[in-house]
Amino acid sequence: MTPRVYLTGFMASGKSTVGPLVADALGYRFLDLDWLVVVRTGKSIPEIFAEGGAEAFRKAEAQALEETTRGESHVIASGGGSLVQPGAMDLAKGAGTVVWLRTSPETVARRVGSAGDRPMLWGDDGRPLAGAPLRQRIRELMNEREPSYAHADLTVDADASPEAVARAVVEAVRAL
Ligand SMILES: Nc1ncnc2c1ncn2[C@@H]1O[C@H](COP(=O)(O)OP(=O)(O)OP(=O)(O)O)[C@@H](O)[C@H]1O
Ligand SMILES: O=C(O)C1=C[C@@H](O)[C@@H](O)[C@H](O)C1
Ligand SMILES: [Mg+2]
Repeated sequence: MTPRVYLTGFMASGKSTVGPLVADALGYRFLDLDWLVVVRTGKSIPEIFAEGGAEAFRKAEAQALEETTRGESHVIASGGGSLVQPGAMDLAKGAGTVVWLRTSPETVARRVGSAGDRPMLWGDDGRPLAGAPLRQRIRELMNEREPSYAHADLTVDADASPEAVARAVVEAVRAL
């Protein structure tokens, strides 16, 4: 069995929700990369973006990702933008199996509800997008990122229930 399973995919694809279910089924521990960033920096994600912009966040995120490649087996919920950064997908694939939770933009829009604590879904004025501009932003960012997510080792349809998605991930990983 692969020592680590990295879940990747767009915001609200369910990485943090499905991850613990997959970890339980495989007998691995669960680690959330966004949580690790918050713990290591001592700041919330919106605080990191507000103080140092996306650049500061990506730097902290890259350091946290590097940390996950060492140590014991884990199921890791990566951040929605982490494995699309240069070199990050290859790093994760070298350390474990990467699974893309693929969602439709409609599912994402429904699940995020409002862009609240996700700075990548805020407007130029620093306020959360809503309605049509939010849906537009989701579509644009998803189009930009999908070619990178597609480099994952495995792809699972993540529009289904968390339990069904977790089962599909476990089956796919075991079948490797
Ligand atoms: N398969 C699912 N079915 C229905 N609702 C889901 C499913 N997966 C996640 N959700 C809901 O969608 C929201 C976002 O899920 P989650 O935080 O797990 O996404 P994420 O991929 O970790 O996003 P982010 O990249 O922003 O951390 C939560 O409210 C969660 O309860
Ligand atoms: O898709 C993204 O770029 C992000 C997703 C979240 O998991 C967080 O890592 C952060 O809000 C940025
Ligand atoms: Mg998450």
